[in-house]
Amino acid sequence: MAETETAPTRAAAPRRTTAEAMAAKQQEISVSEFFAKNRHLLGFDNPRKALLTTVKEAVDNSLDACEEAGILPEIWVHIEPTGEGRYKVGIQDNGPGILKKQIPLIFGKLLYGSKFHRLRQSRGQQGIGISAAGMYGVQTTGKPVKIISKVSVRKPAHYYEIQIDTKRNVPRILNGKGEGVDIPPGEKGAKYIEQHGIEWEDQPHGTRVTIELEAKFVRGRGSVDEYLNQTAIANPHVTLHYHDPDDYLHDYPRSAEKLPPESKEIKPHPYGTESGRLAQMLEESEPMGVSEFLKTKFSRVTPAVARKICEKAEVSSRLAVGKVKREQADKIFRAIQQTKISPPETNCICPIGEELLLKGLHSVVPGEFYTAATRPPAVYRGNPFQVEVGLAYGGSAATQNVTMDLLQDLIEETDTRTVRQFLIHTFNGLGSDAADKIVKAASLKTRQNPSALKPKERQKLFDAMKHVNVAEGQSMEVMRYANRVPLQFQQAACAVTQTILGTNWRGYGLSQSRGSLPKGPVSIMVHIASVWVPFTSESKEAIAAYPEIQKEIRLGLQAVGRKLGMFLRRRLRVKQQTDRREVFLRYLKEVSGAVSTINGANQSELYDQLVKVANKVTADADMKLDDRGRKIAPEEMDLGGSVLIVDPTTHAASINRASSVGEDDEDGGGEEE
Ligand SMILES: Nc1ncnc2c1ncn2[C@@H]1O[C@H](COP(=O)(O)OP(=O)(O)OP(=O)(O)O)[C@@H](O)[C@H]1O
Repeated sequence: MAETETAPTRAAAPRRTTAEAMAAKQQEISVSEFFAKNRHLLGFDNPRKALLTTVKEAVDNSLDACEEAGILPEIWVHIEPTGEGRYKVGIQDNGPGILKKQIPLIFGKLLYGSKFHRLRQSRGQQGIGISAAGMYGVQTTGKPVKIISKVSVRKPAHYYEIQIDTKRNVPRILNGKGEGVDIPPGEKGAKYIEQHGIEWEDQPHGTRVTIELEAKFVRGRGSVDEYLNQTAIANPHVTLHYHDPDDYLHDYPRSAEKLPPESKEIKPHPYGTESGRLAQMLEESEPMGVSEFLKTKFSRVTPAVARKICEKAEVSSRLAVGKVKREQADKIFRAIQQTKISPPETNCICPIGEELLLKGLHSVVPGEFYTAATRPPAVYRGNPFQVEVGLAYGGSAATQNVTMDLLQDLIEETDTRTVRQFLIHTFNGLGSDAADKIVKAASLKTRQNPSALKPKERQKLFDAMKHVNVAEGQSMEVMRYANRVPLQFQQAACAVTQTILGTNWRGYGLSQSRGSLPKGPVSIMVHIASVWVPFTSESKEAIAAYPEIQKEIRLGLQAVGRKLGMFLRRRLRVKQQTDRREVFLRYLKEVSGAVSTINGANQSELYDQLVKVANKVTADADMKLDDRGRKIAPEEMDLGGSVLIVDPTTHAASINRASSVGEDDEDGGGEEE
């Protein structure tokens, strides 16, 4: 029955296409075309993120180039509106500059860079970033990418206007008859730069890239402001000048005069190599014997290790690499897994360090207790990496510290649509529950627009912010970093967030419901430094959950968690004993009176003695901690190193806002320390 039904249908089905017709449509896809269509993979999902990604790619490149050249980085970021939904972004550094012939390739060809083929801790690794930003700019505005770069004060600067040819993934140079322009050094060049309206901060060497793109400028979470702020925390050796679209100037002067130690390039470790990759390396290698190949192309392969691998794989150690057959390559691969090889060198990783972590956190995050832990280096898939965790706890909430004037300014500046959004985006660490509470206490409508608030309503909002205890509903604020670069998106997909969620914070004195972030006025910063950071996608927003990495994150979180727990327990004990003492003292007058009536003892002497006893049994109420968390006499109780305890009332609040340098200078604000 079934046969009679299906057979005629199959026969009758008309051929839709033929192999020949399909072949006519099959063609190579250029990498630029692919990413132009899939630009979300590179972080250009929407105009708001496109702006951030562009700034980020250029600033990360500048930092990498300066550090590699041993130059203390100074970076200028200028974002300027040029029309409805359009911005011009200019980023300049004082780095080593780029050679003339390299400029078009770097900015006009996807997958071209110096970092992909090496294992070395750096921010960039793929060779897509800046050319993709340029491509997005050209696609959305038609304006070419402009680059000016100078390698020395005596040599000419090179100026290029470039478009990427997406069909062929090659640069198209638009100025100087397709050759770019050389700008002579000295006066003559300065004049040329001025006459042609080329933007350039006068520096002996460096690079400036200008991209015009369709974008949206916002403040708060996931913004350029947040990225630069967090970059300043993790890179205290950098000076940043930020000229924002509202013409505010923000300066982040460097707080450390020393560059981080130079990160070393290492060779791949045999354990991190896959079988196919090994076969390819053998094929591409210059002529040599297998043993020599293993010793020179990999790290940690000593002559004895190479001999063992060859013996296990049953290949002669002198067999020429060109003659190794695929089965032999597989055998060598398996032999590697069975041979004991010491783990890769780990001194190629440069962590931020506990001291600078504490300094960075303290200068930006309000709180009363800070602690940091730098874990020893570890290895995943043959790649060395190192995890660092910083934690800030407590302090009065930013919402309670604002003045009415500041609140008025913040309301004027914001582009959020509701009061609730305004509160969440402006005040770091304020969760949605707390924002709801404030809106409710101020008797405002949930969807009320902040800029439409009448003076009376602003006053009500201000009063509510002062009085609502926001710490209750507040969730932990998580800051993630990879090779000193803040990661602002895809929080849920990241190994860092997953490990934080999987940690039992109740054991450290915080409340936490299953599967969610702990509650309380607490911020966590997790930094992963590696020669190759395993991101979950090309847009480099989340770290893949390798078990080795998760384990290190967990141990780091536990180290800071334990110290937080000790601090909170100690603080709780002080409070309990203070309450207990108050109760004792309240009744001692009556007790001493009653006793003296019974046995005729001197009441005041008795009272003094009872007070002494009460104070003794509640001695912990007098416990004072110094700024390292050590208990000051009578008895030492050490919280260990890497702890900072400050008086929260003197700490500036952390508010996301723009403030011009001029304004800060006037009222003596600006830098805290
Ligand atoms: N400001 C700069 N100064 C000097 N060299 C630079 C600068 N910007 C980029 N480069 C060079 O251009 C290369 C390509 O940069 P690009 O942003 O495309 O990729 P990347 O930084 O290598 O990797 P990723 O795609 O992960 O960001 C870099 O590897 C670097 O060698």
